[in-house]
Amino acid sequence: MLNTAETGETAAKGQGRIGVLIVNLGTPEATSYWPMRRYLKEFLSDPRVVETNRLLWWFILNGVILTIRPTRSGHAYDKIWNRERDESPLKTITRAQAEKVGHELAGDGPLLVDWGMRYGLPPVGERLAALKEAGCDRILVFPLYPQYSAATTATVADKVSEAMAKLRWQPALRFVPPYYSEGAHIDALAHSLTRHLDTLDWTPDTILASYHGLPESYVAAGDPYYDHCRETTRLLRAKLELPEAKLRMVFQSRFGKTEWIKPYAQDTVAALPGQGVHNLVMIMPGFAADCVETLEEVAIGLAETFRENGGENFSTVPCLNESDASIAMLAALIRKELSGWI
Ligand SMILES: C=CC1=C(C)c2cc3[nH]c(cc4nc(cc5[nH]c(cc1n2)c(C)c5CCC(=O)O)C(CCC(=O)O)=C4C)c(C)c3C=C
Ligand SMILES: [Fe+2]
Ligand SMILES: [Fe+2]
Repeated sequence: MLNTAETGETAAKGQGRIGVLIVNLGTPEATSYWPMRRYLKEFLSDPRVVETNRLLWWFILNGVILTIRPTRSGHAYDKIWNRERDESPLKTITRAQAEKVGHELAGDGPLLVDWGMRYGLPPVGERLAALKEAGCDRILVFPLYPQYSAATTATVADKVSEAMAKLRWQPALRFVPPYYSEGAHIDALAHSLTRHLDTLDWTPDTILASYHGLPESYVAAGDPYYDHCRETTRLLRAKLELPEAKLRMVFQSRFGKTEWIKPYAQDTVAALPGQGVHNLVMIMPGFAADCVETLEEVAIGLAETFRENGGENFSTVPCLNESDASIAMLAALIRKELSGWI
């Protein structure tokens, strides 16, 4: 509402609420060539994601990657697509997380919980403007990445800043820091792993904690991601009182031809049966929600790799998703970061 002398109304009317914006990576709108291409183009054009020379990358991306990858990735998404809602599981789960966290925090104050995607829909900028429009003059942005990486966490802040640049009246902003080592996070992971093991009629010889990979050069340049993953694994191991050999860290989803952080999940899973591991459980503590990388690459792809190489039993622990433990953890992290605001 505009501030006019005639009515005496102030622009501040209807403000005073607090917004929470949960942000995950993003996802294509459909699995066919063009929607896949649009999504991959936005994602892979981000200089934080691919830190190659811009001109060289433009030719590789537009000449090669966006010709081949949309169809290949589309097949992967097809295997895990949520046909009921006609959307990717990451979108379904992120929406459910925001809705449940909203219910959980309903009694805490004048809060509005919304969600957006860094790439694709719903766009972060649109949701941020919608929260402001709904009266939120303070907004807490929650990048849903437990471990920090410039390729993920930092890109959320970049996008938020871009959106803020378009607002005349900006809200005050806060960001939830990386939560990989938070007690509630480790407890939720340990709880979901233990509960999952209880559902199996076999015992794993080894458990692999698998994280999305990152080029080695990003870590060499100062990205704390590798250390955050290692610390998550160490804390989880300590919580479960497991020896190092029983809970090992690996990195999945390698993209491109450069060296990525190791050990590679693919190589480890292929080698394990030869080393006497015939019963394998995998947990993905770097993903707050199940997505193509956990459901297709690991639960389908690596299960095949394991069996082809002589493995017998293979199972993946679902990501924390919208489980009660996950919602309680997210709500607790939000309450902590809203201190002084509520
Ligand atoms: C959880 C942390 C993630 C990091 C770190 C990360 C780095 C990273 N990713 C790519 C390339 C791709 N990632 C893709 C999918 C994808 N990545 C993450 C998370 C991280 N990525 C998630 C949650 C997803 C799934 C999205 C979904 O819709 O389900 C894809 C698209 C799928 C595919 O074609 O394989 C690409 C491409 C790079 C290059 C990178 C680090 C520099
Ligand atoms: Fe990725
Ligand atoms: Fe992948």
